Amino acid sequence: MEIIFNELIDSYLATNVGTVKNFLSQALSAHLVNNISTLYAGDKLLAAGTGNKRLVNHDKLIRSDKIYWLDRIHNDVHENDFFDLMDRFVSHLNSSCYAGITGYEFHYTLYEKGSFYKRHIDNFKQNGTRAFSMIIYLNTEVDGGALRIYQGNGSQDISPDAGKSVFFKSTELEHEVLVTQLPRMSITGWLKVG
Ligand SMILES: O=C(O)CCC(=O)C(=O)O
Ligand SMILES: [Fe+2]
Repeated sequence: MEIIFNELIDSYLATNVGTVKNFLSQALSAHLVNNISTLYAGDKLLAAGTGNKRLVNHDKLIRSDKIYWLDRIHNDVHENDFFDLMDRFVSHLNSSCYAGITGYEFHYTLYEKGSFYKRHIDNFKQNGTRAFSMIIYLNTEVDGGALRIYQGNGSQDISPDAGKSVFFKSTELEHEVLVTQLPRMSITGWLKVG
């Protein structure tokens, strides 16, 4: 696993946008898809907000994804496998890069067909503790729904394929999710400082 962690960190250091395939095994990815499907069927997924938690704004013109926060308290074996993996990644990041990460938060995300998230930044420097954004994709079939990341005068599109992880600084890079033509599933989260 450390080889995959290093691949993600090295590509982040080289280009400001880390990506790696196979961050999640196919098996874990499939279990997490199953969890999202169960949550969706049980009407547990909530419209995502924008802004900070005090001022949640359900603006469908900005984003139309649905979310559910992961928590060890759920005692779900696959969710806990995911957290175990993230614990290993965070301790690797802290020991190899002195990143000083002290916590994290992750939610399941479902973009139904036709959904998107307009160009935004995840955290403004003045407030908030989100240091790094991390998205792990779960779709075995993809149609649209690329993550477009803006840097300098250009942009790059990342296809949200199962098992792939993307990692970038939350305070620096503007990005958007293009309209997806198929349900698009992922785990989205932030590594936090302070
Ligand atoms: O799912 C993605 O590719 C990006 C999601 C995102 O930008 C966010 O939730 O802040
Ligand atoms: Fe974002």
